[in-house]
Amino acid sequence: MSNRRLNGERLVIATHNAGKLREIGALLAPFGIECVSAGELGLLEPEETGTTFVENALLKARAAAQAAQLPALADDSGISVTALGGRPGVYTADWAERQWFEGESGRDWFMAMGKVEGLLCEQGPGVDRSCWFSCVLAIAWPDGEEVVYEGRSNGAFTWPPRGKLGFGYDPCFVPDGLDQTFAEIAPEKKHEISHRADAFAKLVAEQFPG
Ligand SMILES: O=c1nc[nH]c2c1ncn2[C@H]1C[C@H](O)[C@@H](COP(=O)(O)OP(=O)(O)OP(=O)(O)O)O1
Ligand SMILES: [Mg+2]
Repeated sequence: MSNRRLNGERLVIATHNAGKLREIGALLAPFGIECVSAGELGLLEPEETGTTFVENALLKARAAAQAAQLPALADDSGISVTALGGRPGVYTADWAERQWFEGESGRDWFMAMGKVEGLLCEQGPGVDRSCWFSCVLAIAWPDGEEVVYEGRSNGAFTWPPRGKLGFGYDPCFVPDGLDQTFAEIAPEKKHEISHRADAFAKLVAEQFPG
């Protein structure tokens, strides 16, 4: 890994997830970086064949940097549940199968959250509900240099889901120190405590010092 820094070039946000794109856009906004999304550039979604968040984040960033010939930022993230031995982890998105809603393809988050809850319930009423979100942000440059930043947010898996904000598993995640889920708190508040914000703070310290 290098100490390579972004230097005024346009940055590709290598995600096809609208919720992530919104959050990364908000986190980057204060730094005046000109961004373009993978969707706007018509980039294909690479297959996520890695077995770790780092491998998948790097694979997505590299694919976009090569295709666009610009530096690219990718995010690989997921929720890990202690009582499930860290599952779904890297496979968090896969647990939410793609479905068609009102003519649009999207992931079925409610079904995925229900699957986690079902497995927890099998372990009885006193089950440990602790869990954590992980986020790895990777930047790759077209010349092959790359950097990664890792973040984490600890909490508990709650049922039933609550709240309409955020995306993905947010309605079932109560961060440590709060009573509300990530889907019930304002985006600005999520950006103070989320796994993505934690990784982003490390990115900012190195990429935009001072
Ligand atoms: O803050 C979050 N709040 C709720 N759920 C979250 C969060 N962060 C990640 N997650 C869940 C949903 C996401 O789909 C999966 C990551 O899977 P992951 O492969 O990294 O993302 P993705 O396939 O949705 O988009 P893409 O790969 O194009 O960036 O973990
Ligand atoms: Mg993905």
